Amino acid sequence: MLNRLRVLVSGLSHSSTRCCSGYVSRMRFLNRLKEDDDACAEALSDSHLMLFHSLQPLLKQNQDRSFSSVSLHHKDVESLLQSLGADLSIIRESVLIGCSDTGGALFCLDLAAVEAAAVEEQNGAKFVDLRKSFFLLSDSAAPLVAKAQALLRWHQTHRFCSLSGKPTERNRSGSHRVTAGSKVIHYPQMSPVVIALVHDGSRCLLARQASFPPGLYSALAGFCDMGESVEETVRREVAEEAGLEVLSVTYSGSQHWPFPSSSFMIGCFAAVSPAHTELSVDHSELEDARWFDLRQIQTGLRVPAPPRRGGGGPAVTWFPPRHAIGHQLMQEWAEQQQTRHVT
Ligand SMILES: NC(=O)C1=CN([C@@H]2O[C@H](COP(=O)(O)OP(=O)(O)OC[C@H]3O[C@@H](n4cnc5c(N)ncnc54)[C@H](O)[C@@H]3O)[C@@H](O)[C@H]2O)C=CC1
Ligand SMILES: [Mg+2]
Repeated sequence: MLNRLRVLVSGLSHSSTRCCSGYVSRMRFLNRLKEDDDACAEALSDSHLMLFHSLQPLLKQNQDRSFSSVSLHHKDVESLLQSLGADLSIIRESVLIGCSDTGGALFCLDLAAVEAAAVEEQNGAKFVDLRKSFFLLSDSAAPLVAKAQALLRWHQTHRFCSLSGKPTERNRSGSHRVTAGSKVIHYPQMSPVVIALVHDGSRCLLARQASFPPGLYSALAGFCDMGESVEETVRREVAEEAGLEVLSVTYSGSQHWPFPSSSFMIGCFAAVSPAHTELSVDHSELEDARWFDLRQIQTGLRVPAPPRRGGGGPAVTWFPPRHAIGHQLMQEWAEQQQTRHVT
C-alpha cells in the first residue's frame, strides 16, 4: 500500500558524505545533513540534483516509453550552468530530498533563473506541469517528485517572517528557514486533509467537484478544522457534503498530496447504516455524488487515468491515478468486498 513504510533506495558507500545501506543508517545520515550545514555542503558536491523550472519537473521519456524525472550529478549541473553563462551560485539553492539508489544524498534545484528551452534541449527532456507529471510517472517515482516540488514551493513562498516581516534565511539542506537576526525557525508545513471512502456494506460513495476533469469521481475529502480529530473531520465533512451520518471510522493510510499546495491526506473508511443512505448533496461543494457497487468500482479502476478522449460522447467514469490515495482506498475496498463474497 501507498504509505506502508516504503524504503526509498539502498546505498552501499561508507564514506562520510554518503549514506550506508540499511534504513537506520540512511535516516541518520539524512538527519545529520539537515542539522550540519558543513556536512550538507560536502554531500551536495557529490550528489545528484533533480531538476525543475518554475516548479515544473524535468521529465524524459525512456526507451520503453515510460517517463522519469531527470537528476544530474552536481558537476554536470555546473557544466550545464557554465554552458548557459549562468551564475553557479544558484546551486546553493538546492534542497535535500532523500537518498539516491547509488547511496548519495539527493537534492532538487529550480533552474528558473536560466532559459528552460536550453536546459530541455541539452538533456533531451521537457519541463512538465506537476499534475501532468503525476499521470506520466510511475507510482514509485511520483511521490519523490511531489515532495521536491512542495519543498521548492515552500521556500519560494516563505521568504519573509509572518511575525516580523523580516527576510528569512534557509539552512544548507533547506529543511527550515530562520528569521534574519533572530532565533525564530520556520519549518515546511502541510495542511491535514481527511479523505473518506463512505460505504454502506455493499456500495461506496464517490463524488465529483465541478472543477474536476469530465468523468472523474473520487472519495469525499475535506480540510481538518483547528482542534478537530480525524474522526470528527470525517463525520463533519460527510454530513456537510453528502448529508449522511457516519457510524464508524477506520484508518487506512496516508499520503502527501502536493495540490494545490501541500496537504497531508489521511485516508479512512467511513461506515454508514444501509438503512440511511439517501443523499442530500451540498451542490456548492460537489457537482455530483453517487453510490457505486463493486462491479462499477472494479470497472472504474481499470480505466486509465486520465482516459483517452472519445469523440464527443458522454464522459467515461474514471478514478484518480494509482498513486493517489483515493484510488488506493477504492482498491482496498474492492478487495475486501471480493474476499467477503468468496468466503
Ligand atoms: N489524493 C487524492 O486522492 C485526493 C485529494 N484531494 C485533495 O483534498 C483537498 C481537500 O479537498 P476539498 O474537497 O477541496 O476540501 P474541502 O471540502 O474542505 O473544501 C475546500 C474548501 O475548504 C476551505 N478550507 C478550509 N481549510 C483550508 C485549507 N487549509 N486550505 C485550503 N482551503 C481550506 C476553503 O474554503 C476551500 O474552498 C484538495 O486540495 C484536493 O486536492 C481530494 C480528493 C482526492
Ligand atoms: Mg470536500
